[in-house]
Amino acid sequence: MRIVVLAGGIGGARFLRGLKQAAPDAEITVIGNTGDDIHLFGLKVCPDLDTVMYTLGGGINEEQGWGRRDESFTVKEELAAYGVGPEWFGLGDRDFATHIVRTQMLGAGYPLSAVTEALCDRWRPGVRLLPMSDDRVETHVAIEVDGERRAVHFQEYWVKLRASVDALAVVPVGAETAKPAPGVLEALAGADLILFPPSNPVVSIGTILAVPGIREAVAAAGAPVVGLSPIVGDAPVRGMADKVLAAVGVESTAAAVARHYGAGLLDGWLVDTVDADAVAEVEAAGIRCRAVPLLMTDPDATAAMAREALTLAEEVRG
Ligand SMILES: O=c1nc2n(C[C@H](O)[C@H](O)[C@H](O)CO)c3cc(O)ccc3cc-2c(=O)[nH]1
Repeated sequence: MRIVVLAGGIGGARFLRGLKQAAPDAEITVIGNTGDDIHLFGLKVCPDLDTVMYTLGGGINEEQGWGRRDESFTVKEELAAYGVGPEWFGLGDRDFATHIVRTQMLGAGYPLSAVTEALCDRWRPGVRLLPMSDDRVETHVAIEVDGERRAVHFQEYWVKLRASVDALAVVPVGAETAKPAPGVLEALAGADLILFPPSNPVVSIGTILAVPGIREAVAAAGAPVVGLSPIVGDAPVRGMADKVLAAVGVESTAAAVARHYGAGLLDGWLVDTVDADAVAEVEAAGIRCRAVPLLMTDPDATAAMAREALTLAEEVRG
């Protein structure tokens, strides 16, 4: 079975671990968000691609959900000693090697998709990991500080500011001229199932869908499209998705996110059991809906969620 998953960072990566357990024989292609990418110290950092690669490859810092386990920060400390920032983005010594290899290969002319394939040769994540695009897309967030509006890089908003101020707008800069990476449209056209994991609907899945051609390919796919709500009990399970949902005028509920994606994209939507009262609203929007446990408390719970998504997909396939 060919499954395509549009994934962001931590939530998407954790879900993929459960999906691999639930469907060990499936051929999984991950279309990874690159809007979180940031250039630091002359290096290109791809947080969402690395989180998927490290999580499925066994190198992730499990508590954080990002970065490497058994990490040290000597290079970061030395950079700070030179007064070279930013200090708010925690790049570890092992992680630096990934960004050095990536930047070296990009400098040699390899596209990001080829670089990602090369990095995955080491990590063997057990899925095909494609960036959404080989072109540069960087999400910026419009904020207002001391009466003055300005745009900050998503990572500055997310990590330095901890989303402590309202996001007035979220803009995936460059998306409008970006092209889907090689293999992305083909994977969507050939999929037996397309999944939206509990990733951030705005800055992760929304950014992937903002690349011209991808939303259309998902909508046109003959395969069922099934999503899992990242919002449980009117709050994000993790992260600060509510802050960016507000920026696009979507309330932080499981039903509102389903309606945000729309029946044109989604065929099925899983909400958590605490949101069972949302099922009727989602079904009224033309999207098949089921209430099941959605907390990824451990790999078995996540595998159970993935199995529920596979079951709903078969119901939808009809
Ligand atoms: O909250 C943080 N998130 C950090 N993240 C997470 C990152 O902001 C998020 O993974 C995504 O961009 C949102 O999904 C990192 C991810 C990397 O790949 C590399 C370094 C970092 C560093 C931080 C950090 O210092 N603090």
